[in-house]
Amino acid sequence: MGMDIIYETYEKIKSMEIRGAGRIGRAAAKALRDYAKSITDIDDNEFKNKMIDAGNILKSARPTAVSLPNAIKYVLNGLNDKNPKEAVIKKAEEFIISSSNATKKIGEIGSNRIKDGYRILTHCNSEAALNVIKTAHRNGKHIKVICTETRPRNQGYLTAKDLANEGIDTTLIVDSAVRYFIKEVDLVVVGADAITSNGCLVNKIGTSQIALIAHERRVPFLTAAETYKFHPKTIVGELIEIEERSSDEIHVFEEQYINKIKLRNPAFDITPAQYIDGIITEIGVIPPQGAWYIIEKYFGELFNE
Ligand SMILES: O=P(O)(O)OC[C@H]1O[C@H](OP(=O)(O)O)[C@H](O)[C@@H]1O
Repeated sequence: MGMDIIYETYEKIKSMEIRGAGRIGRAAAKALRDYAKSITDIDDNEFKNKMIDAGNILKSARPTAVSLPNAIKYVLNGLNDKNPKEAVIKKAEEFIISSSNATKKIGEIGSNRIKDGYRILTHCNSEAALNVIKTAHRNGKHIKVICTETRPRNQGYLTAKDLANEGIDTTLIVDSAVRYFIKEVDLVVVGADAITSNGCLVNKIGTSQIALIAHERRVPFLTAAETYKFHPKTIVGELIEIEERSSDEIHVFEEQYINKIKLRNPAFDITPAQYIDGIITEIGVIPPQGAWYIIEKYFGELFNE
C-alpha cells in the first residue's frame, strides 16, 4: 500500500470521484490514517516528514474547500505527540467521527427552521444542507424541494435522486430558472465549501446569484456549514483561491471554434455576508458576523504560527 493510498485519494478528489467539502476532508483523514498504519520500521523524524509530504500532496488536490486543509491539519497535529504514529491514527479517527456527527447535528438544528408546508430551494449537492431537509421530512413536516441542475457537473441530479428516494416532493430546474421560481420558495438552504472571517460564503458557482434573488424577494437564505468549513487563514487576510476547472467540462463546440471561443469554468463563487440570514453549524445557528468568533475559538492556535 504505502504512498499508493495517498496518490489514489489525491486522484479521486481531483477528478471529483470523491466530492463534497465534508467528504473530501474525511477521505483525506482516512488516507492519512491508512498511510500512517502502513509505515513501519522508521524513526519518528522520518515518519513525521513522510506524513507532512503526504498531507501536502492531498492538500493540493483541490484548492477551495477549506475542509481539506483543516482535516489534514487536525490529523497532522498528532505529529507533535510523543507517540506520533498512534496519535495521527487516533486524530484521523476522531476527525472522521466528529465530521459525520457534525453533519447529523446540523440536520437536527437546521430542521427547526423548516415549518410544515415549506417549499425549499437548494443548489448543488451538499450533505449538510440535505441533512437539514431530510431531517425535517423525517420529523413529519410536509415539504417540497426545488433543486437546481448545477451546471456544468450537474450535482443537482444527485440531490434530486437522493430527495426522491426519501419520498420528498422534488422538482429539478435549470440554474437560470431560480428567479422564475423564487415566488414558490419559503427558504433557501445550501452547503458551504468555506466561510471567511467576515462571514462570506464560498460555495458552488451560482450560489451568489441565488442569494441575491432570495434577498430581493426577502426569502431567508441559510448555509449549512460544519465548524471545519470556517477558513482560519482569512482572519490574517489570506484570500481563498477559487478553483477554475477544465473547460472540457463545458466544451460544446465543434473543432473549428476551439481557438475562437474562450471558455471559463470557475467552480465556486462568493456570497457576501449581507445576503446570508444564518449559518447552521453543529454548535448552533450563527449570524455571518459570528464567523470571526468560530475561527478564533476553533483555530485560535493558528495565530501563533
Ligand atoms: O460538505 P457538503 O455539505 O457535502 O458539501 C459542500 C459543498 O461541496 C460541494 O462542492 P463540490 O461538488 O465538491 O465541488 C458543493 O459546493 C457543496 O455545496
